[in-house]
Amino acid sequence: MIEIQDVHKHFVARTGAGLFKRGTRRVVHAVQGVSLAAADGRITGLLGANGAGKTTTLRMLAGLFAPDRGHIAVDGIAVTPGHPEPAQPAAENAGAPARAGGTLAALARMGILGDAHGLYPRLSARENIVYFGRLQGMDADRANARAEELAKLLEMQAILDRRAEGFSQGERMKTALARALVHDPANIVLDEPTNGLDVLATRALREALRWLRSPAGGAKCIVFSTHIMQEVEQLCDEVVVVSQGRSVARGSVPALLEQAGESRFEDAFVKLAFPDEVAA
Ligand SMILES: Nc1ncnc2c1ncn2[C@@H]1O[C@H](COP(=O)(O)OP(=O)(O)OP(=O)(O)O)[C@@H](O)[C@H]1O
Repeated sequence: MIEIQDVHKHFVARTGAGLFKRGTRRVVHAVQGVSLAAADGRITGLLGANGAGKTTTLRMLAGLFAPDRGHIAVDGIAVTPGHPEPAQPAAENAGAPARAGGTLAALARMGILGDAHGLYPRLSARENIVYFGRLQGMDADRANARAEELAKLLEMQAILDRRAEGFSQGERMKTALARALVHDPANIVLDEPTNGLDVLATRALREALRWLRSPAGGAKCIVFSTHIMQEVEQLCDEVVVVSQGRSVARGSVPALLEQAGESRFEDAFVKLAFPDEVAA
């Protein structure tokens, strides 16, 4: 179970400088009130346009930095250490880790697939997965057995013993996902997981997520971000629409269609996310 309550995050970005001018600082309100409650055995989608604040929200969930305010908990364990960061220049924004106290316990309950897959190129897919399992405290045999299990689930047996160097986008995603799932976490968080995947790889990923949601697959709590309507329609039990840093609507796809009074999900999304533009 993942709960995000009214989180906010700003960054201080520098504007470009000319030859003889210094750049100035500009505050970017990346997230200004996002809330979400994702239950076990359900797939929850964070749906928003480019720059809506999805990745920033998921990075706070992953404990990479603390929200200015708001609260995040995983299975009841707080991810946020509780104190807001002071305003900082952009270069320092990314470097303020929030990993303290309960945060580590909360992180151990999640499998996180971020936007950068960061595999070790000289290690095989299996070694990448097992290494991560060892970091999570698994013994070598268990981590290896789990790598085999996940290779079957994600249809990656053919690449399991190949070095990650030279992997295609889809192969990298599968390896990174297997690595994130090695310790069998109850909660799975994916940032735009189908980015750059072809139709077959996308379908295989969808199937894997449906299985992980099912009782046989462990009734995982799955949260993923996307801007693709079709993905949300096909996968999500619950959708949170994010627009300009705020969560502006939530519910199942049929509930959101009804709320917007539309029959096409794309129209419903535009109406809910950008009401001013629709009215204009
Ligand atoms: N480190 C940072 N410094 C300055 N601004 C940032 C930083 N990270 C994110 N932003 C800004 O915050 C806003 C939200 O970005 P974010 O990456 O969370 O959006 P997103 O919904 O994931 O978008 P996309 O779908 O395009 O990836 C954007 O305007 C972005 O430029």
